[in-house]
Amino acid sequence: MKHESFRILVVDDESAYCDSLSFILKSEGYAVNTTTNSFTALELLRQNPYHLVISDFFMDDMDGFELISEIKKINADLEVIIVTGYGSVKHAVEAMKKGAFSYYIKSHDPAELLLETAKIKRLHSLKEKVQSFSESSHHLMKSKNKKMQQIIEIAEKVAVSDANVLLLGESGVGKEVIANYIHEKSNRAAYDFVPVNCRSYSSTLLESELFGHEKGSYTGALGTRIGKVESAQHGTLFLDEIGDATLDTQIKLLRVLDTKYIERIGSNEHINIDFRLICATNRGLAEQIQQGEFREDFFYRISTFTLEIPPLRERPEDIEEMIRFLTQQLSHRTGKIIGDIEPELIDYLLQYSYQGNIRELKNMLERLIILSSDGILRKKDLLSHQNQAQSLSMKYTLKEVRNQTEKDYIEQMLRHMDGHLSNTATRLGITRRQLFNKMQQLHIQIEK
Ligand SMILES: Nc1ncnc2c1ncn2[C@@H]1O[C@H](COP(=O)(O)OP(=O)(O)OP(=O)(O)O)[C@@H](O)[C@H]1O
Repeated sequence: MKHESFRILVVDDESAYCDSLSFILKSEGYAVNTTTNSFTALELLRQNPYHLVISDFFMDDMDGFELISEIKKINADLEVIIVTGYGSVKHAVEAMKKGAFSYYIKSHDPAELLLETAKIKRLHSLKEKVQSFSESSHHLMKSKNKKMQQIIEIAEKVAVSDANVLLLGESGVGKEVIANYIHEKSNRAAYDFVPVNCRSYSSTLLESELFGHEKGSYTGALGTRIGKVESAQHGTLFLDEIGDATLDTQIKLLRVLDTKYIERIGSNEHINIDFRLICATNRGLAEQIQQGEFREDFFYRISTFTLEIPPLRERPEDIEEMIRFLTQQLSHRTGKIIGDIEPELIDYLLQYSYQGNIRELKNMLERLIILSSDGILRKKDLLSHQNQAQSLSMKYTLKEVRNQTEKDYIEQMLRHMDGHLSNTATRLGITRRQLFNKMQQLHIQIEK
């Protein structure tokens, strides 16, 4: 079940052949649909996102050339593998000139087809990575601060090793960003970076999230599900808030690190895995070890290298560049051109004590960009937002003020947690259900 997000459409007018290809591909975990009709195939491709079409060359209703040309009209990026017999290889080669990725000879070992399919999947995820890299934001990975410079330098050195890394630091300092940076600089960069926030799940759910489960292995396990450890195959698993993993989960993770295999919950099958582990926490693990909440052997196993990221207020020499960098990044994302930042605002932001670190600075800038009507970021907008919040209390009943304050705070926390509901609920000290109820009652929507 390694490839379930990769969707394949098999087109062949022999339904028995469709079934056997579908069986082989599904057993590798691909999501597969089949059809014996080219027109239905095109309709399916128009309506659903597919990544690959595996099609017979000679269909009753359309030949391979025509089909490829129609497929490419629907989605030029959709790859096609032509299935053919020995006698028609010439046509298949011709089809490749017209845009097919490759061809597969029907009588050959299906392993060949699986190899081609895996190649296309790899290419597809590389394309996605390049796309998200250019869309998202590269992060600001330079610093004028000595301590931060050392951290970036060590991160780059550690990246090329396979050592486990533990990242420490307050919330919002950029631990996940650094974990991602280590992944991108490593030999595993072509594979996935898989983040899991251990705080967002109960212990049972966390284990199922990490190791996956078989259908029916516990109440609510409606289907087989692959876990995040398995999804990180050859890549990097990032366990955020590792201090929240229970002792039981720590033992299981330790065993996985030692044996290099996992068993999905409800299964005895060993699945070999190979991944790099990066953990992060903003809690004092030493204290947790003393209190018996964190296993010492697990701690040593995950912290071959430990990097402590300083809070933003301890690297004031970086704040101005970070402001300019984030402003550019956010204005690009919001489509709003920001030409200038008032010097008074810069002064204010340089002296501000960021309890929420880079995340808080980013949120303040985002608000200022939204409020700016002429492309200039101004200090008064920041202050008027704060004053506005204060003046509300002079006009309303106590209940209304309470509701408004709660609403503002929940909205702020949601922004702070990048819209992540479970994390927001945890930080607010309520359950997800209670958060949902509050959001409904106070008409709160998650900002996109
Ligand atoms: N070097 C950087 N350049 C640009 N943006 C950054 C940088 N570091 C962090 N950020 C931004 O700050 C926000 C918080 O970063 P991140 O999630 O990595 O912090 P964290 O330390 O993992 O927080 P938490 O402990 O709450 O999970 C994100 O929106 C991220 O994009």
